[in-house]
Amino acid sequence: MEDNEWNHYDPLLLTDVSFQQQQTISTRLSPENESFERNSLQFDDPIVKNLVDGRSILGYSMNSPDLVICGGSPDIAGMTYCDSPEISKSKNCFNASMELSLENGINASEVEVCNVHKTPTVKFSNLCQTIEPEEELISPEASFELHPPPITNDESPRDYSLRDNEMLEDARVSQEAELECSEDVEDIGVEEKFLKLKRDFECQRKELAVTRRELGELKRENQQKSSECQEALKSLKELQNELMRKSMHVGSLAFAIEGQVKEKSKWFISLRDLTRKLKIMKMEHMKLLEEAEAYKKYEADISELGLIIKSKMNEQLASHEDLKSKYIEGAKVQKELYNKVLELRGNIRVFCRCRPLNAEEIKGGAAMALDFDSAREGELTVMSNGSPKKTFKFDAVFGPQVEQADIFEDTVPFATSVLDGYNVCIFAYGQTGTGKTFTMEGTEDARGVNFRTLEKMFDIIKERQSLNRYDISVSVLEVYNEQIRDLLVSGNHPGMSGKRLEIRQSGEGMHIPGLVEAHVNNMNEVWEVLQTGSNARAVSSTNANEHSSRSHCIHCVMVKGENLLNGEHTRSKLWLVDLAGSERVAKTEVQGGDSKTLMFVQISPNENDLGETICSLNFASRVRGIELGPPKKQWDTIELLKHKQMV
Ligand SMILES: Nc1ncnc2c1ncn2[C@@H]1O[C@H](COP(=O)(O)OP(=O)(O)OP(=O)(O)O)[C@@H](O)[C@H]1O
Repeated sequence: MEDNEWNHYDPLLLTDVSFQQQQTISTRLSPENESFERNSLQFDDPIVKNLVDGRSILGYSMNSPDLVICGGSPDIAGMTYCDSPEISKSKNCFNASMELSLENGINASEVEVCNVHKTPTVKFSNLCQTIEPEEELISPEASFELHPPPITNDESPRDYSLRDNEMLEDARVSQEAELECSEDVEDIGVEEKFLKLKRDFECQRKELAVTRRELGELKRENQQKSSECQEALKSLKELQNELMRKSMHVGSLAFAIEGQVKEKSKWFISLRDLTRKLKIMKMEHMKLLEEAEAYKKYEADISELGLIIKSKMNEQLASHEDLKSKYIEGAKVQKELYNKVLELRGNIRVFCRCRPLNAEEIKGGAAMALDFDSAREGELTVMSNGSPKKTFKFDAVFGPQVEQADIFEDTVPFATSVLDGYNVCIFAYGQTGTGKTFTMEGTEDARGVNFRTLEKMFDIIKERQSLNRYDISVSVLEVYNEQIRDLLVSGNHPGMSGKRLEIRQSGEGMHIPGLVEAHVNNMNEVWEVLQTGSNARAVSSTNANEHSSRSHCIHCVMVKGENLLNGEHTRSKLWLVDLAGSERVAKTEVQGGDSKTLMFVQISPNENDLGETICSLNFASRVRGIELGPPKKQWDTIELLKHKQMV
C-alpha cells in the first residue's frame, strides 16, 4: 500500500490500534505464552491505553468494502503513517494490517469478558499481512486474543504479587535470624539467646500481623481495582463493537456514495450531451424563426395573389360554364344540321354495286351488260346488244373494281347517326350470288359494311368519351322459312323445336323479345360475335349457298347513349341486313319505317343475268322514290321519365 493511498482513509473514521500494538497486547496477556508477564497488564501501558482510549485506527478503503485496522495517522498525536502495516512490512517490522470483513465482523459472542477460563477474544478475519519475522502468512481464519490476567475468586493479580513478596521477606528474615543465632551461640549464653530469640519472635509476629493486615487491605484494594478494570474492559469492548457497527454503516454509506458518484458522472455526461443538443436545437430554432419572418413578409403577397387567382378562377369557371352551354347548344345545332343534310339527301338512300365477272363467267365468254361511264354521277346504263337500253340513277353507283373501303366512305354518316340517337337500317338486296354477303360481311382481308360500321362507331365513341358514354350490344338472327333463329344461341338449328322468336312493333320500334344481346366493348369482341353468327349460319345447312340465298341474316346493334354535359339519354338501333336472294323476296314485303335507310342493290354484270338485274334496278328505283317521314330521334323514354320526375 502506497503512502498516498493512506490518504484515502478518512481520518475521522480511524481508530488507533496498530497491529503491532494488538500483537503486543496479545503476547502480554496470553496465559499460554511462556513469556507471559503475570504482572505486566498495566492499563497505563501506552499501547493498552490507546486501545482503552479508543484511539485504534479502523479505516475504510475506497477500493474495498471491508474495514481495515491500520497504523496511526498523523492526525493522532504520537502516530505517523510510518506505523502503517504496509510501511511496517517494508521495514520488516512485525506490524500487520488487518481487515475486518463486513460479513464476519465482530459479534457479541466473539468478544467476551470472562474469568480466567474464558478469554476475551476479538477475531480478525481476512488478515492480509504477515506478522512473523519469517514472513509466514497467517490464514484468514487466524485470530488474535486479548488475554486478561488470570484471576481467582479470592485473589487478584496484585494479591499474588504481595503474597510472593511476603514469603520472600519471611525467608530473608529467617535466614538473617539464623545467622545472628549462630554468632550469639559463640558470644552469649543460651538463656540470653533464648530470650533474644523470643523477643525477636514476638517482634516478628507483630510485624507479621501488621503485614497481614496491610496485605488484607491491599487484597481488597486489589479486588476493587480488578473489578473496575473488568468493567472498563467490558465498556471498551462494547464501545469497540459500537464502533465496528458504525464503521460498517459508514462503509455501506461510502459504497452508496461511490455508486451515487458514478451515477452522477453518467448523468453529467448525459446532461452535457443534452446541453449540446439543446444548443443545436436553439440554433435551428433561430434559423426557423428567421425563415418564418421571411415567410411572413411573403404572406401578404401570397394572400393578394390568392385573391387574384381566385377571381381569375371564378372568371374561368364562368367562362367554362358559358362555353359548355354554348358547346352543348352548338353540338345540338350541328346534329340537327347534319341530320337535315341527311334528310335532304333522303332518308332512304340507294347505292348500286356490281360484282365483277367471276372466273367461270370469263372463261365462258360472258359479256358485260352494264355501262359505268356515268357511275360518278350515280348513273348506270343497261346495255342491250351493244347499245344503251335504260339508265338508272341512284345515290351512288359502284362498279366491279371499287374496293370495300371506298364503298364504306359513303356509309360513315349512318354510323354517326346511330350514335346521335337515330335508328339506321343498312341492307343488301339483289339476285343470288351478286355479292350481298360480300358487301355486308366481307372477308378477313376485305372487311364488309357490318365490321366497318361498328369499327367506325367505336372510333367515334372514343372521340366522344369525355362528353358521352355509350353502351353497345349486338344480336345476330336469321329469318329462314319465315322463322326467326337466334344465331348467338348454340344448337339452335333450323327445324329444331326451340323458343319461337317473334318480331313486335312497339313505340320504340321493331323489337324481338328473348333475343340474345351480346355486350361488346371493343372491336375484338365485335369480331367474335360476328364470327359466331356467321359460323352458326354456315353449319346449319347442308347446302350453304342455297341456305344463304333463301335466308335473311340480320345484325342488330343496340346503342345506349348518355350525354355527360346535359345528362341526355338516347336509345337507338342499327340494323345490318343481308337479305335472301331477290328472286325469293316478295317485292311488296319490303318496308322502310322511321329510320334512316341505306340500301345496297347488288347486281351482276353478266349479260345472261340481265333480266334479274333490271328487276332489281327497277325495285331499287322504286325504293329510292319512297318518301319516308322525317326520322325521329330515339329518346330513352325511361331515362326521360326519370329526369322529368327529378325536375
Ligand atoms: N365486289 C366483289 N368483288 C369481288 N368478289 C365478289 C364481289 N361481290 C361478290 N363477289 C364474290 O361473288 C361470290 C358471291 O358473292 P356472295 O356470296 O356475297 O353473293 P350473295 O349475294 O350473298 O349470294 P346469296 O344470295 O346466295 O347469299 C363470292 O365468291 C364473292 O366473293
